[in-house]
This record gives sequence, structure tokens and C-alpha cells, in this order.
Amino acid sequence: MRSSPLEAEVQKGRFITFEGIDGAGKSSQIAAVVSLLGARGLVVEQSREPGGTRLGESLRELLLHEPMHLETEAMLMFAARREHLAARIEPALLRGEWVVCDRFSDATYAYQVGGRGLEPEKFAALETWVHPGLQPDLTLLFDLPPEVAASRVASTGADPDRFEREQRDFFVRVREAYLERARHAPGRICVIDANRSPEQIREEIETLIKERFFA
Ligand SMILES: Nc1ncnc2c1ncn2[C@@H]1O[C@H](COP(=O)(O)OP(=O)(O)O)[C@@H](O)[C@H]1O
Ligand SMILES: Cc1cn([C@H]2C[C@H](O)[C@@H](COP(=O)(O)OP(=O)(O)O)O2)c(=O)[nH]c1=O
Repeated sequence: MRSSPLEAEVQKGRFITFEGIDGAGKSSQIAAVVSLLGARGLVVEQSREPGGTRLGESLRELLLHEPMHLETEAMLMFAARREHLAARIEPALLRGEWVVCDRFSDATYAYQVGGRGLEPEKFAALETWVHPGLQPDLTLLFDLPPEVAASRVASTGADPDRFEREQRDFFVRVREAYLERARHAPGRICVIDANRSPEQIREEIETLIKERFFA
């Protein structure tokens, strides 16, 4: 028996992504959103890019540590994403589950187009190839000055990867590309001022998610 449009709507899974330059503070906020959704009885699939599958995690290792041509980098990001979509994201959404993902294609636009200088047409061709017609339902873009983000990354004491070792102007370009992408998709991408306390940010995100999905 076919479900009514209302039932179909209720059963439909939602796709939420988190974006921002390295050190923006996404990680702990993702955990808060996952528990907020879980507390509503929703089944939530949490993942990250590059990664999310065994193959994707192997590609992540290469992407984060192995020097490579910028087009190789862009294509490997999308190769990992293709696998991730097929193996996890699309099946979860079809089951009516919610997917919360640390980064998606906006990161490729920001880092590879904005940061590295990949031609936007090449990015658009890959995006159309890999996920035609699919975009997140909501993207939370954590925005803050690169110098603040860099000092947060440094304070973790962890060995910086290939991206985290980039200089300030790289992150200025990445940030600008993210904001440009947000200007083109104002209904999907919400810009969050990430240069505030974790509590203030969490409150804003909780309100936003309640208004967007549960009002
Ligand atoms: N709002 C915040 N204010 C100050 N420090 C923060 C904030 N959010 C996160 N941090 C700290 O900054 C560092 C990077 O945060 P993280 O969540 O790993 O960033 P991301 O996942 O965006 O790279 C961590 O040490 C974290 O504790
Ligand atoms: C998904 C994606 C990530 N990246 C970069 C951004 C990050 O520097 C890096 C890994 O992202 P992330 O998991 O946020 O790093 P960390 O766990 O260290 O906070 O990959 C791209 O350059 N393009 C992409 O498409």
C-alpha cells in the first residue's frame, strides 16, 4: 500500500552537514546535535568526510598525508564521497534515518576551488556526476577568523596534517569560498558565528534545528 504524502514526509530522513575551516569547533557541536536528535527518538547515522567507509577512510589517510596534484585531490575527495553515498548516506536516508556528517561537497568547493584554485567548472562537473539532485537539507557553516581557528588547532598539540599546515592566506581563501557558497544557497547553508563560547554556539544550533525541523 502506498503511504500518503504526509506519512512519506514523516518517514523521510534528513541530511545535516557541518562545515568550516580547520579548528572551527565542529566536532563537539556535532556530538550535541546527534544527542539532541537521538533524544527525539530519531535514528541518527553520524559520519565524516573524507571517510565514512573503509575505502573512504583509506583514501582519507592518503588525502591528509600524501602530497598530490590538486585535481587528484579533488577527484579522490569525490571518489570517497561516491562510496560514502552508495554505502551509507543514501541507504540511511531511504530507511528514514537522519544523517549527520562532518563535511560534504561544500568542503571541496571551499578547499579545492577556493583554497587550491581548482576551476569551478571541474568542481561542478564532479558534483553533478556524484550526487545529481542531492544536497544536504541543512548545512551549518562555522565561520571565524583563520587566526582564531589556527590557535585552536595549535592548542590541541596534535601533529598537523597536510591541510592544517597551510598558511593563513589559504584559510582566508577557504573561508571566503565557504561564505560565497552560503550566499548562493541561503536557504540551506546557515552561517554560525563560531568565534563565541561553545555554549552560545550550541544554544543557537539547537534553536535553529528545532525551528527548521520540529516547529
Ligand atoms: N567555541 C570554542 N571556543 C574555544 N575553543 C573551542 C571552541 N570549540 C572548540 N574549541 C576547541 O578548539 C579545538 C578544535 O575544535 P574541533 O571541534 O576539533 O574543531 P574542528 O572539528 O572544526 O576542526 C579543540 O581543542 C576544541 O576543544
Ligand atoms: C571533505 C573534504 C575535506 N577536506 C579537508 C578539510 C580538512 O582539512 C581535512 C579533514 O577534515 P576534518 O575531518 O574536518 O579534519 P579534523 O578531523 O582534523 O578536524 O580535509 C578537503 O580539503 N576537501 C573536502 O572535500
